[in-house]
Amino acid sequence: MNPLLDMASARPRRAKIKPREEAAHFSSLCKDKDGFDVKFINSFKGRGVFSCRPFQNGDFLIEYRGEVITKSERENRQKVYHNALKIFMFDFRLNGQELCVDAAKEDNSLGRLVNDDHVNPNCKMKLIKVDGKPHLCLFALKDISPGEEIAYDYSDSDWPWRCKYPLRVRRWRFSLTRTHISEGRSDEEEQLNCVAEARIVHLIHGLSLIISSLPKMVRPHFGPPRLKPSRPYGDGHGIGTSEGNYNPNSKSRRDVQPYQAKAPFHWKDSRGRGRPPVVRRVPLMGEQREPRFNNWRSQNQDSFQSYPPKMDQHHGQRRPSPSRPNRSPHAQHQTSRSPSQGSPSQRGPPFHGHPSGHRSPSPRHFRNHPADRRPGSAFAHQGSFRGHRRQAGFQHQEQRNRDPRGNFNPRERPHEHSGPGMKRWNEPGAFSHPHNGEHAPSGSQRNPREMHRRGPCPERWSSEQDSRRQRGPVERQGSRSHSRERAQETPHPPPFRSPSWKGGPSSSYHRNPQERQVAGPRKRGIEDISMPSEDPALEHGHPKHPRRERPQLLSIPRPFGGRPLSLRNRSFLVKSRQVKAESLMRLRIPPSVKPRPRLGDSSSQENFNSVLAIRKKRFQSNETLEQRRGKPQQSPPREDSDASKSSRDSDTEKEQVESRRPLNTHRSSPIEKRDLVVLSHWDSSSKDGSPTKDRSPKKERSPDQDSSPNSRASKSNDSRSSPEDRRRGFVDKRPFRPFHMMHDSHRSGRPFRRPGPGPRQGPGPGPMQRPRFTGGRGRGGPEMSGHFRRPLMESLVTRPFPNQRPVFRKSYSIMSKYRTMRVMRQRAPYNRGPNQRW
Ligand SMILES: C[S@@+](CC[C@H](N)C(=O)[O-])C[C@H]1O[C@@H](n2cnc3c(N)ncnc32)[C@H](O)[C@@H]1O
Repeated sequence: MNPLLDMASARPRRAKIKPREEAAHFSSLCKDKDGFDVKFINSFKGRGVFSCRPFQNGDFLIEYRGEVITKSERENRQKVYHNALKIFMFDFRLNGQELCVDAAKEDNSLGRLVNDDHVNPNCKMKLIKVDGKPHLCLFALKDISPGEEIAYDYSDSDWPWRCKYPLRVRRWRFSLTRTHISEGRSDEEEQLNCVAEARIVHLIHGLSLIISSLPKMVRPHFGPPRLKPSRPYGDGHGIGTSEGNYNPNSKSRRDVQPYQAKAPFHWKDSRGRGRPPVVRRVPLMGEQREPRFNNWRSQNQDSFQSYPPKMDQHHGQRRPSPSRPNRSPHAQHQTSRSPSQGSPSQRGPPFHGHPSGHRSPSPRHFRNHPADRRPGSAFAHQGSFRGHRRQAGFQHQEQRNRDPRGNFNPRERPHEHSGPGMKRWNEPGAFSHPHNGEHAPSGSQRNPREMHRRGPCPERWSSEQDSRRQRGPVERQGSRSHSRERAQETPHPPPFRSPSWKGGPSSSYHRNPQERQVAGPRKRGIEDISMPSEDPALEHGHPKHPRRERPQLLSIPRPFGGRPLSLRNRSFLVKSRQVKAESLMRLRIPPSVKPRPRLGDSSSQENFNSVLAIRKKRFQSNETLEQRRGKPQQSPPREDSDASKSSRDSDTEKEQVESRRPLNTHRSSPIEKRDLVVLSHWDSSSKDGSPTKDRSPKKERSPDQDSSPNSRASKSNDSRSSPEDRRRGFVDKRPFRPFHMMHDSHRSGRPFRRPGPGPRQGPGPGPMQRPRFTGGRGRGGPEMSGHFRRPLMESLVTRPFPNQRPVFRKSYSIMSKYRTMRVMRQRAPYNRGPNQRW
């Protein structure tokens, strides 16, 4: 066999160097093997070593290089070391001697930066001897892919980052202690045991992870995700500072190598060794955020322990889970600063610059506290808590709307003041009580829920209630539909302003409270409706009521209702009546309606006087004619006696006075004699004054007979008048023949039928007679005879009282008509005096 071929063939099949020999080789050179890189993982874990090429199982990877010291020396250094440096002290046993590799010094070696992974490590620390000196080297437990983090198990110690595991899981964990290495156990055996046990631990860890995450899922928040940007290794705030494992001096040594920042940490990446996944919820707006979860900070973590050979059992052991519910904030705060956990300053700046580093009490912590004992009520910055905000008074309105930094909470913006000078409807002083001037319950005393129902406006509601309350019960009963009365009896209604087009008085009429009492108490009385007001201002309408709704009549009697007349129309009416009276006097026709003159009515009195004057003139002219014809002149004094005589002997009278009531009347009030107007009379005189043909022989016309019809009427007046007045009254009471009567008598030439028993001319009425006109037919009245002409009962018009109110008023609407009827029923009869009975 050709040796050259053997050498050539052997050259490409280059013999693999044993891992131990390679480790001894690099250990003797104090040099790290190629194929590794240092990356920054996160602030929690710090830096880490990652592979840049594949490695096989059993290969030598990295030496944990440092100063080998004895146990005594280690104890001495531990006394002076910071906790962040103590972790770099690696204890081992060699030949029964306890030694320690102190790697606290930052020498740019990779071995001191390899992190812990007790669940699924990919390498293992072994002790080799090189030139009789011990060296700690990492060997691959499995094939390592490029980019994979190099991690090994730090031994069975309760490291703070392992606290997430339950105690039983920790007991099952595989521990490949350095003591094992020092005792010279087989690496293969240890690896097998490690793998088997690591799988079990990993499975249990997964289950425990789920169980432990359940209460965290309902935890409000631990704060927002870490937003700290990845910083390069050499920025001075790397792992050493952020994680608090190193003091500045050691960090400065380690930060010589500019490692690239590592990818963001994910809990899966830690393979169960890192921080458990925390279900965080986004903090509510305005809610106080908590500092980041700092679960394994000890009170003295600013001097981090560096690889103690045996960590104190209280380090991380039974460290309470920060996510454990139902713990008081105080207790949680205490536990969050357990000795095994570092101070917040070591793990980076506290979140959002919380000044005290205290974790703000989560709302869930308040659930078991009474409202008055909740700790949140003592701090102003905790006002963002919703529950507390609800209990806060209005004096904290501004504080509630502000977040701890003093900014207004956008959610609270809509509930703030609408603008400068504007107040909220429920704020104190927003509304003043309309009646008594007192303020409604202030906003601080008022439950916001009451205002709205919300209705809302209790002030308005109370105002309405007041107005209703002050109305009397009578008014409530009888004036349901009388809006005008309701308006009048309302204690303080808004002033009525008559529209300009209605011409009503201004609202200043009621400015004086005394003037409001002019109408008196609104106790419904007859004077309120019938009596015209003496106030001329009221003549034009009540200021509170439109004219058409004014309940009172005008001075001009309107017996059957009707629209009140204005002053202008009244003057027209008076003039027209005067003209009419004059025309009637000219025609000897009495006015059909002679209104009763009212006291103080100058126009009516004047009209009446004018009529009397005309009548007197006519009478004098007739008297002159009588004298010319040679008739015996009738003196007025004789008239009275003749009148009384004629009243006793009605058959011989030429003129009759009908004092009966009209049959068709429906008025309930009696009719007095003075209310009757004599319209019927014997046709005693023709146009020329000659007696008629059909008059009876006994009924020769005499001057006495002219005045006899008015005898009854004159009696009433005679008793109250002086003789001179009687004399004038004779003239005044001279009847006038109606126009149609004159015409009728002139046409037919028959005498009037006198009322009373007498022979009937026929079964039916005459051709010119009205059928059945007697007024007393059904009641056994006097039977009409053709000899007498019937009186014109239609002309017998009663003069109504000036204040008389008819049953049916002319109304403008059905409602007003029925309202009037109801008022009439409810009212007592008016004008009832001692002489009136009905
Ligand atoms: C020997 S140092 C490792 C290098 C360290 N990561 C650094 O950046 O300096 C040990 C420290 O690393 C951190 N560490 C190591 N393994 C970890 C892990 N699995 N999870 C979290 N932190 C870990 C701990 O803070 C520990 O104190």
